[in-house]
Amino acid sequence: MNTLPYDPARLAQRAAEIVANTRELSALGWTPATSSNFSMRLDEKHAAITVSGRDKGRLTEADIMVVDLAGKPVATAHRPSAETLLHTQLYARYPDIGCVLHTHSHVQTVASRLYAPQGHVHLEGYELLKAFAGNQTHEMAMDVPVLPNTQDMDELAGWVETLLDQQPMWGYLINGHGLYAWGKDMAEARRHLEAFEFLLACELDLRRLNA
Ligand SMILES: CSCCC(=O)C(=O)COP(=O)(O)O
Ligand SMILES: [Zn+2]
Repeated sequence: MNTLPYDPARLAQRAAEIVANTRELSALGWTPATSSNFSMRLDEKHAAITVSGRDKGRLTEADIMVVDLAGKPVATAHRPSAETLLHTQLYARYPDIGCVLHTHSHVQTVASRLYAPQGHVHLEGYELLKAFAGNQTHEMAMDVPVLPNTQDMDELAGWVETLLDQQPMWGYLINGHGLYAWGKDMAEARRHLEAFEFLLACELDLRRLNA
């Protein structure tokens, strides 16, 4: 009999999916030095998320734990990601979001520093903008917000809420830190993450070439 407040079979399935995808993202060099965190929704009240401080390139199913949508651990003594609130705020706000991915790639980090003064990275005219759910054409523009970094997750989550009140978005940068991206499931969140990475790299190259 299951006495847990979530379905353990679903946790096992989600943990396997997080581990497989995290290993691939880590192999790309996007999770240096234990950075980054990853989560998937389990149900309307719970999410599976990486345990804090683990080497994301060597993750196993034992490195995935359950939190409620306030970010509190559920039926475990593990400590969740230091940035858990940035994941759970999205699950709590949007019932259709099923996966949140956070990485610290070189491109994401450099772009976050370079564009922090203007507060966003402007992306326009790229065919790859169609990778974002709801976009049908390259003839559109998207401003990727760049938030200040802070260790105060309540404050950071508050800034994200303000942004979400203003515009639909699939991700944001944090200055000197990395990128958050999300989607309805792992496949969509990965597509968004990879599209952000590619488009930010293009913008950095254009800055270099035009310099
Ligand atoms: C050494 S990385 C600093 C923390 C961070 O930004 C991160 O993404 C990983 O933190 P976690 O607690 O999720 O391991
Ligand atoms: Zn981080």
